[in-house]
Formats: sequence, C-alpha cells, structure tokens
Amino acid sequence: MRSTLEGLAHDGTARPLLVALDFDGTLAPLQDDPSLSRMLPDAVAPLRTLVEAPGVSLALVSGRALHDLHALAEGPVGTYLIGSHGAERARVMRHGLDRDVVQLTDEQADRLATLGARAAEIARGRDGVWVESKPTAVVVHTRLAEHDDARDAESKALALGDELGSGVLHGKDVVEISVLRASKGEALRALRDELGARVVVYAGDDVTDEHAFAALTEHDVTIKVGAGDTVARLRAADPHELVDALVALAAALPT
Ligand SMILES: O=P(O)(O)OC[C@H]1O[C@H](O[C@H]2O[C@H](CO)[C@@H](O)[C@H](O)[C@H]2O)[C@H](O)[C@@H](O)[C@@H]1O
Repeated sequence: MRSTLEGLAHDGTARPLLVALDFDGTLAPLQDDPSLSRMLPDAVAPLRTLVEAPGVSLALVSGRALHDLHALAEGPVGTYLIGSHGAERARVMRHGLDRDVVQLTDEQADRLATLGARAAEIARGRDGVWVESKPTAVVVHTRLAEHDDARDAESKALALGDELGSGVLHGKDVVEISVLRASKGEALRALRDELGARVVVYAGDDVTDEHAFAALTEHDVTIKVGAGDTVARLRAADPHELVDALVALAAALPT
C-alpha cells in the first residue's frame, strides 16, 4: 500500500490526482465520544503537503455534518470537504468555508423533525444509546450500550429508516437515517469529474465507504482501513499505517 502511494508520487501520468480520505476510523482513531475525535497528529504535515502540491487535490469525505467535519478535522486551506455522506460540500478557504448550502423542502424538514422525535423514543430508557442530529439526518449511536440494548435499538432504527428515511446507513455502532438521497460514491464521482482527476486515491474504514470504493475504477487506488469485507484493493491495518503511507506519499512528491 505504501509503495503504491509512493509510486503515484513519481508517476507524472497520475495527474490531476485526487486524494480523498474518510475521517472517523481512517484519519482519526474511533472514540466513544465523537466530539473527542481528532486526526492523528502525524497526518497534519502530509495533508498540507498534498493540498499544496501542483496537480494534487485533497478531499475529506465523511458521514459527519459539514460544520462538525470542519471543526474537528481541521483540513488545510484548499481541502474539499464532503459531509453528511455526500449531502453537504464545501472548500476550506483562508477564512471559513466556501459552502454549497443544503436546502430542505418543507416536507423534508418536517420529516427530519419527526425522525428526531422517533429516534429519541428509541434511545429512551436504553443506557448508552443516544441520538445525534445533523442538517439532513439523525443518527442513533449504540457504541456505549450493552449488546442487547444496542442490537434492539439498531433494529428499531433500521425499521424507522425504512418507514420514514430517504436513505439508511448502518455503520460502526451507528444507524443513520437521512431525508436526502446521497452517498459518498456519488459525491466522490462528482468531485472527480469537476477536477478532471485521472487517478483517485480513496481510504476508508466503514461499510459506508464501500460506496466510494465501488464508484472508482481499477486505475484508482482504494484502501480499506482495518478488518472486514471490502471491494477495496489494498488494506491498511489501522489509521497509523495509513498515515505512515501518506507521510511516504508526501515525502516522495517532486519539490
Ligand atoms: O464517514 P466517517 O468520517 O467515518 O463518519 C461516520 C460517522 O462518524 C462518527 O461516528 C463514528 O465515529 C465515532 C467517533 O469515533 C464513534 O463513536 C461512532 O461509533 C462511529 O460510528 C459520527 O458521530 C457519525 O455522525 C458519522 O456518520
């Protein structure tokens, strides 16, 4: 995996190059409290090098709400941010974000409010189950719950998603119910087309990242972080191994 990335650095035909990275579980080790998630410190310098390199673009592609991703990930100026599994997009500017505004219809806004209330009912009385609200979705979190409570809450949340959601994603200890149809794969493909990227590198750890892997071609570089079935071609054992490879990629770029 590391040698593949180093090879891209030297390959002049792999330009424009888009390096797109998931956040939680990929650049940032998973945490019980999502507000404590931070990118591994060693990732900061190579990401800055990538975003400043001629012919290279950087994107962070996350299930996080955009404002959350911006605040926690601290992507360098020039980074593209894709949030809410593709429903939100922005670019990091020197002062703030250049942001595509998501506008829900009245019907979607009403449905989001209903979903929030119904998800709160699922969490009620289940210790460790809690609900995160996003601009386009609600998320039922179960990481801290006992096994039976977690499975029960997840199955109820999936049923709620089938009833009222436009999209349902079952990630690592989360069920995310959105009122918009979006996926990391569609968002990544749209960004690639806009940038005219000849090669895309994508790394992610969760089942929701499989949409992004599936949207790429055999000429791209797909990296699954951690264990689990995947359509990605390469694997990093954990965020540390991925970040080591990004350090190597950045160091190998022509100066
Ligand atoms: O696409 P990602 O960047 O991987 O974001 C997906 C979800 O990330 C957050 O949840 C995950 O990370 C939490 C912190 O490590 C962890 O507690 C949780 O169990 C994970 O599923 C975030 O809270 C969700 O909103 C994102 O959709």
